Amino acid sequence: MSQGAVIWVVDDDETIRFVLQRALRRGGYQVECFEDVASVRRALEHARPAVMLTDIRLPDEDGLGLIDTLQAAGADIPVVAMTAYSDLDQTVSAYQKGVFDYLPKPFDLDQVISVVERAVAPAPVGTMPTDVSRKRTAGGHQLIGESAAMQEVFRTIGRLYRSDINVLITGETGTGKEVVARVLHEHSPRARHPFIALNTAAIPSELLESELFGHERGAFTGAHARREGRFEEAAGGTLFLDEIGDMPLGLQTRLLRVLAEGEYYRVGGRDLLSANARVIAATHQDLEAKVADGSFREDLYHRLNVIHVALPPLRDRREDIGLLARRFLHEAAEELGLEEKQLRPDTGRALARYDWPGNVRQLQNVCRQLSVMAPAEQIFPQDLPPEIHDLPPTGEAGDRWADALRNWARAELHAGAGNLVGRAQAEMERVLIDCALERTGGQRIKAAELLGLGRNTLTRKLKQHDAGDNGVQDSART
Ligand SMILES: Nc1ncnc2c1ncn2[C@@H]1O[C@H](COP(=O)(O)OP(=O)(O)OP(=O)(O)O)[C@@H](O)[C@H]1O
Repeated sequence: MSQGAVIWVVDDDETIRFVLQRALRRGGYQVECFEDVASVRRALEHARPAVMLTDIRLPDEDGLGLIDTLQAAGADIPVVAMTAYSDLDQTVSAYQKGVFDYLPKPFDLDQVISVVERAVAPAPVGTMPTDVSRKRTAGGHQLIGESAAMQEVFRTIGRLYRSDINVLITGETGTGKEVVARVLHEHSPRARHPFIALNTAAIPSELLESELFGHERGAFTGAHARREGRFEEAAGGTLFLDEIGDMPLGLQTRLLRVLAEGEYYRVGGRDLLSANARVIAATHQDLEAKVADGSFREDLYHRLNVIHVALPPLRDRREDIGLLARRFLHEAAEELGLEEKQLRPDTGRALARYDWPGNVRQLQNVCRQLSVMAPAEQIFPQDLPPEIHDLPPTGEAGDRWADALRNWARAELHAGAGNLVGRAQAEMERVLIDCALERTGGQRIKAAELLGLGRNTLTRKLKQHDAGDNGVQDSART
């Protein structure tokens, strides 16, 4: 029944309004656009949309304030919030304020349409608990990042804040799996209960069962007293099973049964205990491959993998490196009671070039070391550990880029192609412009600033590229 529904789009950026309006109209919706909160308030006096899409930062007020306005007017209208960059707290608080969904910019238009489709469809009975506690949890675990991947993680955490669902977190060592699990717990209805972590790989397999489920006195040699297992300790809270890929098959079967039945016995015990812990599991291994080779139970995999959070390695989200480094330098200074060290721009660039095999943990350790060891208030590249500092100099754009260009040029020349400079320049501009627009969520003025171009120049170049594209497609078709 979505066709023809009226969608209101509230954004102060004309490009975003234009793009959304066009996409939603193509999707069969009627669209009205607004630039600020005041004009939405006036319109609400005589009309109501089916769904409202609003930017959070608007010139006159916070877009999320519209949720209260709608509620005060007795209008139960789903609000989809959009914002360029946000931190975890902002994302979670948007969900807590009652947004229907949250779209970090830049979004792709298919994603927008699918969110609007869901918002327009009537909610299935029982999916939205009404007795939601809106209190913020006193968590304190920091999770930061401005990369698209981290924005997506914030969004998942925000969406799950009132849920009990099992989550599987994957990523290389040090990418933040445990901290994500803790933050999920802190932003869940179980936040006031314990978060218990168990590293499956760190415990000898013969002890794992009793570690998980506890044992009675005399259950095995050495069991001198009854002991609670981690499941019991985590009652009401969250049980974090780290390195789940290392769990022996026999124990996987037992865990699966406990999760399915919600009940279990301690080792050697007769009292039936209820397994009231939400399970969040993590692994750096490829569990699907382990399922395929028979070393991980497929049914357990599906039970744990209800929601999947994939944390990319730090080298695939280099835009987070500076932000994380500054945060870690700040924390180290506070912890150690030292003056906060500052990263010089060239040092920041050296950090961003390095591949960080130990991911965020390694960066955190390096920042701690620098806080103590760097001699001056500013951190110079030569203060960095040699493996980071001694990377071959690359210039700002990086060697890999130059290598790729070299290969391209050789291949073109080999194929007898001409106009290399013109074509390479056009391609380079297109890539740079695309990246800048992606970064600014489509906002041309900001993108022009980032590119070091005038606004009108950017508009002209966009037109040229569009014309170029069409030309290519047209000639391909004919
Ligand atoms: N996005 C982030 N923001 C802030 N701190 C982070 C972030 N990601 C990781 N950290 C910090 O980096 C360190 C390593 O993270 P964590 O222990 O969660 O990694 P992990 O993936 O569980 O590692 P392992 O696989 O080795 O257990 C922690 O001190 C954590 O607080």
